[in-house]
Amino acid sequence: MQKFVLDNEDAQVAFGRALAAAMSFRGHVWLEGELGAGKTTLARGVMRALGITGAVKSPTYTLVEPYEVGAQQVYHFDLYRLADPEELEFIGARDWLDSEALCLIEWPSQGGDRLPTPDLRIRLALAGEGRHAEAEALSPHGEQALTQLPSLLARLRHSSEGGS
Ligand SMILES: Nc1ncnc2c1ncn2[C@@H]1O[C@H](COP(=O)(O)OP(=O)(O)OP(=O)(O)O)[C@@H](O)[C@H]1O
Repeated sequence: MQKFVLDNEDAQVAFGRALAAAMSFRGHVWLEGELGAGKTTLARGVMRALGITGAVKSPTYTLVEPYEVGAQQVYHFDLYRLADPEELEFIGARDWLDSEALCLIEWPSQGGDRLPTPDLRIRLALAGEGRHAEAEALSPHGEQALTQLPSLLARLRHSSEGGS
């Protein structure tokens, strides 16, 4: 388990960028946290790492939004409005969940036992003006990503401050 302090929105986006790199754009990441905890802002950072510069909105009504740049794919799930875990099968989510893509899953508790164990579980919480993130690895791929995450994040922060 590792804890990260994310003081502002930029730090939240940087965390998402570092996460995408650490995961090498594959595997499953659960994003947990109450409304406004910063899940979608973190997801925006992942899409920035993918090269998407436009708006990134949580797919609250469509449940999943696919992103693809070159050979890299990200599926962004928001299961907040999933009425029944079985609905995942009806909407064809199994193919996306079983793919080689990076799957970011907001509100994974709504998926019940229809979701596989993730590689990383990230719990976000409000902390003063900023947010805290607790990341827990649940697979070897997740372990490896979690080892790399702090240095990738430090490098991003350093470069955004004008360092090389
Ligand atoms: N680390 C941070 N520090 C300060 N503000 C942040 C941080 N991360 C995100 N925010 C701000 O918090 C607000 C909510 O963020 P966001 O929409 O990402 O939350 P969410 O968890 O996806 O919420 P919901 O579940 O309602 O979709 C936004 O205004 C965003 O700019």
